[in-house]
Amino acid sequence: MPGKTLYDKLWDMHLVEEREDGSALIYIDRHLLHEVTSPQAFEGLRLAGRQPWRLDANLAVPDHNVPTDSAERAGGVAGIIDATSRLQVQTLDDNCEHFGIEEIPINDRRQGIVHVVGPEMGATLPGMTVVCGDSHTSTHGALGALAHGIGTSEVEHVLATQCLVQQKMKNLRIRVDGRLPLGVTAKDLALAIIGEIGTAGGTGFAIEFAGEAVEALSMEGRMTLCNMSIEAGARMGMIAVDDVTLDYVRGRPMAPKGEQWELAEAAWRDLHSDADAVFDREVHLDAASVAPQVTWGTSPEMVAPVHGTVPDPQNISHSGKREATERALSYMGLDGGIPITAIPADRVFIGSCTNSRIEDLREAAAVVRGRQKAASVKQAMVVPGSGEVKAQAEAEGLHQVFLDAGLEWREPGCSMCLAMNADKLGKGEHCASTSNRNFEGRQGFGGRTHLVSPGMAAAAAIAGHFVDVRDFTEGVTGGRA
Ligand SMILES: CC(C)[C@H](C(=O)O)[C@@H](O)C(=O)O
Ligand code: SF4
Repeated sequence: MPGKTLYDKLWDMHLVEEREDGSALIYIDRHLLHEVTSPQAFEGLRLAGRQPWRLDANLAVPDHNVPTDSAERAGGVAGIIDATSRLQVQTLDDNCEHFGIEEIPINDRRQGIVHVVGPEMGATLPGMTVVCGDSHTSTHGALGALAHGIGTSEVEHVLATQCLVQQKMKNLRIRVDGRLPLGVTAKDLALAIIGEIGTAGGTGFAIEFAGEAVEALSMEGRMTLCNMSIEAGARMGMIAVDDVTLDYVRGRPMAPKGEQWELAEAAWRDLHSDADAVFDREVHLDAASVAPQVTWGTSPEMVAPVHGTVPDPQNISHSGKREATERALSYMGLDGGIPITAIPADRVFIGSCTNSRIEDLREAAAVVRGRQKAASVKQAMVVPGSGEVKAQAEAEGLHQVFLDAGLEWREPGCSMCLAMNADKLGKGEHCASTSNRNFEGRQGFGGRTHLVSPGMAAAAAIAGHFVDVRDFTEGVTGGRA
């Protein structure tokens, strides 16, 4: 018998029953909820007269529909101007109260994006199965957890039974050798990987990210990387537990303490793939060859290094690919062949569950410190991922650095990552965004999203167009390595 992969170990630890048709029942340790995908699940429970099976496995937080403007936010749920958003957030409050589920409500200082809050609170721990009705649940795999998004009917199923019917995935290891160059971050790595394997490259696989460059990432960087597994087609991405993981988890509010910590740590140390584990597919990347990335199209795989050019459809021989490129460029309002640095940034968004943690904000602040937002940039907003991140950033004076440079400092939430709240792009506007999806209309009807790292977004805010963050040498503190 060959050794086990990390995914195999996590799977086996949670396997309740294997069925003849190849599906399996797995036990879920942690269920995170937000206001968008839970209402029908709660309604289903009500109609069936069921109660959640294990209350303390659940933790809820509103994030997608919360306003990030401090004046609007001050009014709490009742103060949310948009009626649909108000109803969604109110419904989560009501459901949590009715069923007795712990919720971090809108004006709790710990409120934030569910994928930032979970790990930060220690609600996500190594070795857990973690699910949430949200595709970016893959983020939590950074802690050595088996974490993936589920649909609303599965949310109801987990609430009712604490189990889930699943099909086991194949194993894909993405190994990144060497170290990322200075100024190149986990976000660039994630985009470069997607550029390499494509948005369907991970379909059917559980990804394990490994190699020297991944080990060198901080926990924040690892979360950024795992966050974007779903954009590579995989429902989950994970990273082995090491000292970085344990140092991050130790002392978190919901993490085990004392003797329980010692026992947990001993068990968690085994959460890595065995040396003789066999992967169904392996991909290797050389970290030194990764440059800061910018997406030019309407899919995360439509990406180029900042010193590259937008592809010219005339040079693409494959007809399907040429048409997709033409369509994307037409939506994006870009001519084929132009340098990436010629693309303007009308707005800048630094936030989302991909890049709104303290390290991301430090990275952006280092670039804008002592500089001014370009006059041509209509708006540049910095949206911390949670109240804890916000408080930490303010304790470090980062908010003042942003404000002095002409950027906005907002309340936590999903914000302009997707157009489900007041923060939206206007038609035709180009946005330097640290989020994870650049689909048509994602940030607002007709909006044009360019995915970048926090440092790159900050640099675009200063320059008014895309530019290599490494040109801002004094500001750049280096990659996550
Ligand atoms: C609203 C939610 C279901 C959705 C997701 O699953 O990812 C959102 O978070 C997103 O990023 O598109
Ligand atoms: S920040 Fe964006 S990607 Fe993350 S959960 Fe919210 S909407 Fe989805």
